[in-house]
Amino acid sequence: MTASATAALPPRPPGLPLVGHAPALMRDVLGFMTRISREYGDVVRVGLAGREVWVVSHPADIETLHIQTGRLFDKGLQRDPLLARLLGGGLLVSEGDFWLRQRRLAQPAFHSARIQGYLSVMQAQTQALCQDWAAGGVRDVNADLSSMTLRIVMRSVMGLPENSDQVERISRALDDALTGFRRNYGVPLPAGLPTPARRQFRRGSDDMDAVMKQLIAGRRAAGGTHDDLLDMLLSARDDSGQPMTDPQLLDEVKNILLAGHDTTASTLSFALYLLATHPDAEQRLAQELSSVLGGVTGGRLPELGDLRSLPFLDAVIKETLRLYPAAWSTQREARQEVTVGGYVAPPGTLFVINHWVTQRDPRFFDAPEEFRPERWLDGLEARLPKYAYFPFGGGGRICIGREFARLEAAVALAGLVQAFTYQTVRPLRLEPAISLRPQGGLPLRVQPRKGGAVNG
Ligand code: HEM
Repeated sequence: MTASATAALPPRPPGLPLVGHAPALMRDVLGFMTRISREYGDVVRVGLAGREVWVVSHPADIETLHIQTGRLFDKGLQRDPLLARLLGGGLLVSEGDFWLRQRRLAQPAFHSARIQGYLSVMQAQTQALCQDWAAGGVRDVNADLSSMTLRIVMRSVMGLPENSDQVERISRALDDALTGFRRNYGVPLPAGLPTPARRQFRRGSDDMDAVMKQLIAGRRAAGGTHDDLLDMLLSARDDSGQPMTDPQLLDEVKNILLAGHDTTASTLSFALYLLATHPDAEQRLAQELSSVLGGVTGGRLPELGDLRSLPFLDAVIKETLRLYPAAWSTQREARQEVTVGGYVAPPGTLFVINHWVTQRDPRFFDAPEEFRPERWLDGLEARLPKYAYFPFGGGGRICIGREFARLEAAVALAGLVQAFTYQTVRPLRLEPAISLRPQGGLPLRVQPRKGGAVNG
């Protein structure tokens, strides 16, 4: 909380009757949120699809919202009919004791030791993508990376066999669900109206359910142990000795998949785009990789022990997550009357936390719009106010897959930069859906790097 409480309400920029700020949000949600936060302050009221939300952008208030989740705030996502359909009662959206129980059940699959075991899957999939790109040419790198990260999470966390043909189907289903969700975002029409966007969303969600149900049934029928998240969830018992029901299992599996693949794929795509447009940074990264991992033919992918010798690689990933946070916006809902940013908010107030706005705030970052990975090399993270940079959230609801994501991003980016150089084909367009991703894919010209291939 940044100031003592006042009786006044936060400022509300002028909007249209009935639809409020929905048209501005639909046109350019990132630009609109940035503009109102810079012009109107750290807490701003916005009218969104019949509901008012408070947009919060000061780190001190963001900290309150994160560390008090479960006490003063809920996530409040289960009310959204589309999210409820897509994610059910899984980890991303569940609340209270139920969430805590599920989080404890899933946590062991994300312990450091376990993550290390996933490294070989990450390396193998990176090598497979390098082979796929070996001929060079223009590739939709986001589509390819999305397929790669989906394979990684499906194989490592869900134990999907190497030869499964389900990945493409899940990928299409997810794409429909996410695109339908984005097209519906902020649309001020009655929830039950079957618009084309909602039909697309429904088609994707239904298909995803169908594939996941098959996966779970197959695993139940096969028996045996696979030592992965699906096993842990299947064998988990609650206090009264009951296993998870199939619908609960389905929800958890979908949540991990949804949270765990598009986010990392987008982060990697944004990193490649930023490197393609910043040759100095690209050169510096290539040199670091070459000196640690061997740059000429025979260069290898990083092992865990290499990562601390690759500070610029880490800085590139950090800076990418600052400028293009895959989780670009999160929300919380007040359980009771609370004070945020000096304003008293009634119970039920919905708060939007905008990573994009705060991580580009000139109060905390020099030249905030510029890609400068080197800013992270001199201990900046420790000097920043808490929650000025929070790509994985914080508090009890911090991203369960953050170590997984960091390792995956480091291994894949190292391999893809050792093996290729990249050129842009058109400017980057953004799609702020559930996660932030390149709109319409990300075409880049991919060219094998002379003497630097990693092709296993
Ligand atoms: C660059 C990649 C990623 C980013 C930027 C990211 C970001 C986030 C953020 C900000 C949250 C907190 C949301 C909130 O506070 O409301 C979150 C939660 C979560 N993430 Fe990630 N994530 C990434 C990758 C992953 C991966 C790889 C997995 C799993 C394999 C994963 C699984 C989850 C789950 C299950 C939650 C909900 C946790 C809970 O509420 O208990 N994420 N993520």
